[in-house]
Amino acid sequence: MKTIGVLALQGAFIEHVNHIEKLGHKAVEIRRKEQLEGIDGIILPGGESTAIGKLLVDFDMKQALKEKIESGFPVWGTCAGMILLAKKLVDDPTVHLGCMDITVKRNAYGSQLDSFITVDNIKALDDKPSKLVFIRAPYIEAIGNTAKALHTVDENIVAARQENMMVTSFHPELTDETLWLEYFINNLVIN
Ligand SMILES: NC(=O)CC[C@H](N)C(=O)O
Repeated sequence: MKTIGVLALQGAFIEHVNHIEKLGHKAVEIRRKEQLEGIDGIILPGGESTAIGKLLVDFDMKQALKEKIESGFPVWGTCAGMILLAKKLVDDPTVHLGCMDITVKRNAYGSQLDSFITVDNIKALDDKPSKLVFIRAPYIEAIGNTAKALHTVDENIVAARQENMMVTSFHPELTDETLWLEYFINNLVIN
């Protein structure tokens, strides 16, 4: 059994907690930097990246979390979590944690396609079908040499991995599937 932290400052953290427990692991809601010591990996949830980024500073967690991730700590960022991890945002000088070699476009699907769901077979998940839920989602516009795409939708990268870090534009925690969480635990947390 692993202990997985979920950053719980804002956004869709409770859904991740429920999925972690459904798989028989222990989930911890993380609100203080001291809590980072007792966990095997962390999920940065969807929500509003500007708000979460500000709260990371206000709660004095930003530097500790950044250093931990840069020293190899397993992390999965969903949606806003992807924005937090990116080294660069499109047309935006903001950098939050800035750990992952990706350039991310926020609200990339514009207003008409603000939110949509698609079902795709995912190579990284042994070609299993997965329901991908996009909510005012970002995508990866450019990816560095050290990161690799795990999935694309209409040629846009919506999931990627770089060593101890993975990101998804969509929200698996809002479905009843745990495939992406299993991928995170089996490939990044247990290695
Ligand atoms: N569902 C989400 O996490 C949306 C992310 C949000 N649009 C942002 O820029 O922070």
